[in-house]
Amino acid sequence: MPVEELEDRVIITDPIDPTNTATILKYGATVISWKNQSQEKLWLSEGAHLDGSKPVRGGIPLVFPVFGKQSDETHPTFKLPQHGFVRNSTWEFLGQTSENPITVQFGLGKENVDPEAYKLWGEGKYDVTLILTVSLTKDKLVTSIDVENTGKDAFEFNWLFHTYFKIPDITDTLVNNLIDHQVVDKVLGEEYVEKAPAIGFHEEFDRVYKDVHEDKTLQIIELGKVLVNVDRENLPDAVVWNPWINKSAGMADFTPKDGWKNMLCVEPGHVSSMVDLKPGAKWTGSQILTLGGEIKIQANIY
Ligand SMILES: O=P(O)(O)OC[C@H]1O[C@H](O)[C@H](O)[C@@H](O)[C@@H]1O
Repeated sequence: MPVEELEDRVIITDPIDPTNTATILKYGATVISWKNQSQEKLWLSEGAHLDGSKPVRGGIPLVFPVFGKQSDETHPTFKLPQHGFVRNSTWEFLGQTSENPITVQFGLGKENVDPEAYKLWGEGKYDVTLILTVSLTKDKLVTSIDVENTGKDAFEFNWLFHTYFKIPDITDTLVNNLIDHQVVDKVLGEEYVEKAPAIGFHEEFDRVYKDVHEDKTLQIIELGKVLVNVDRENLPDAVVWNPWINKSAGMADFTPKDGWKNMLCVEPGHVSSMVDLKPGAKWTGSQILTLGGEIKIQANIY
């Protein structure tokens, strides 16, 4: 069956090769598994809550309308808890929209969100409709988000696909093509220009790369082999995160405790600035994940 709907999740299967599957939890419309030839490509904590009691630790949580927790509570979006309210709301399964590539959609409106949480966003005056489209082919997983302002007031928002990749060993892993981009380093509390042609990992890592041109493919490379290519449409920023030892120890839902060795978040988003959406307007952003292929080196020519 190419699309199987269970009570809490939807499983999609590539009609050409049934060893390629993706599982989307209705809670948060979180993709919790992407298997290619039966091999899992996303990292999911063993301690992740999948029962709707907490945002999922792993997979692809969705971040909207605010990234992080802002201290300036004067902005209508900044009273919200860390990463907003869509990762902890239950989305509606809208059904299948294509057979090949197998594609499904999930929707979220004000009525699906806890009213108390919604009130923290501009006193609850905004109306928004979000549609998540998930599409799977042989070596690709594409997630696209449509944000439509269905209310009378303009609003501003951040969007982020908070993607957790499963990797064999973080110390053997590089991410390339971020050279010469402005970066906010949240660990050092500094902003500078990235000078490494490929970044490596040997301690806690939490950086927001800004305005990375869409033509840049971010490749996760392990021992000279491309694991995955991360491409983006309309998502100018990229967050790269690994909590390392101490931060993982402090997260109750992060298990096993040495799980940081086998995960890396590369997160396409619109987070260093906000999208301003007028009433009736629509905005779309996509994350395109493609497995394997050649190493591609791209300098900052823009
Ligand atoms: O623990 P969470 O709310 O899921 O956030 C997990 C992480 O998300 C992003 O990657 C941020 O850059 C990190 O600073 C944050 O720790």
